[in-house]
Amino acid sequence: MPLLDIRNLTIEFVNDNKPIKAVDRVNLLLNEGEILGLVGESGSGKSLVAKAICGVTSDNWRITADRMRFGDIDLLRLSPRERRKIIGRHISMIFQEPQACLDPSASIGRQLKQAIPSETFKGPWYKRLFPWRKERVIDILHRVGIRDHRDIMRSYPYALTEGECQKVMIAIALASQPKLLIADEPTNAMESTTQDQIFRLLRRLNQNNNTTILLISHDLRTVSQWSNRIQVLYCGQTVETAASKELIATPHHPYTQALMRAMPDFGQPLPHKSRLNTLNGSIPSLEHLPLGCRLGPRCPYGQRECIVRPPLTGTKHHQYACHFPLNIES
Ligand SMILES: Nc1ncnc2c1ncn2[C@@H]1O[C@H](COP(=O)(O)OP(=O)(O)OP(=O)(O)O)[C@@H](O)[C@H]1O
Repeated sequence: MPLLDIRNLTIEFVNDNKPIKAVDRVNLLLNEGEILGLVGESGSGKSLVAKAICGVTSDNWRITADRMRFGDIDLLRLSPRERRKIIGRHISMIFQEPQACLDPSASIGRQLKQAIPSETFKGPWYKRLFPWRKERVIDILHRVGIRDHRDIMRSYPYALTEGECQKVMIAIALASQPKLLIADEPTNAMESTTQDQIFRLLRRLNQNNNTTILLISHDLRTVSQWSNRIQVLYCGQTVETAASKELIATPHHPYTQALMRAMPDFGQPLPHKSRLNTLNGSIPSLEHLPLGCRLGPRCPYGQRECIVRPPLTGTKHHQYACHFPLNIES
């Protein structure tokens, strides 16, 4: 059964009565216990989707969807207050720049204790008289790979490395024992060894605790190593979705192919002053989106038919939105 099932999610910003559509009819299906990678270049709407799921929105946002189910709960039928309660209890999010998300004036131990909701206490009532929160903090810190819990709990955020800060953020996210963890570019601007540690930690949490993870990133190759399935967004629309291995082996959408080619293979020597493989032009602004296929003006395979929006087609396991898909045997 899907843990999160969203159909036709649309996000608009309304300024001076003029709506600007940033996310356009995106479907998102997350099965329990899987890692789904949400990939796309900067400005494609990944963070907006995550914020809409968590309900972190502003007054000028208009969010509509045909379906928004979390497990067997229909989120569209709930009042904003009830929805916030469900989301706060079962969904946690971690962001890029972990150091900026931690309170600089409180010790890590204090911040972690505050993040543990009292309803997660299990056991006989008299155990509440003991420092159960401290025990939980130590347990969570060990689970995220921090062995020296005493030192970390006493520290303030400025004294920690980036990797340690992100591990603490993951520990805070886990404190409420969420069913779904949304990781929005969790390793952005980190060293590659630290990136590896964080991804390994996320996978361990997924395998050991069955935590479902929505992994947001612009790096298709890295995400493909750590996720079961990938959904590629471009300009607020889904362009392709498939199992990670299949998507990398046989991408059907030119944008997915371009994302893969944009990552230089440093295993092979690059000729001096050779051009990197990139698409022409840049991602259009939300006010000037092209008609039909939004990749059209940048697409190396674009043709006249592309002025009509391609529907999402394919099989249940591999869908793409392109009139002229690649790697398809005719
Ligand atoms: N509050 C807002 N008001 C107006 N436009 C916004 C707002 N938040 C985001 N946008 C616009 O919506 C588009 C998608 O933004 P979003 O942050 O989801 O991109 P992203 O794919 O997550 O990119 P990044 O990796 O850079 O965060 C961008 O063009 C952005 O400028």
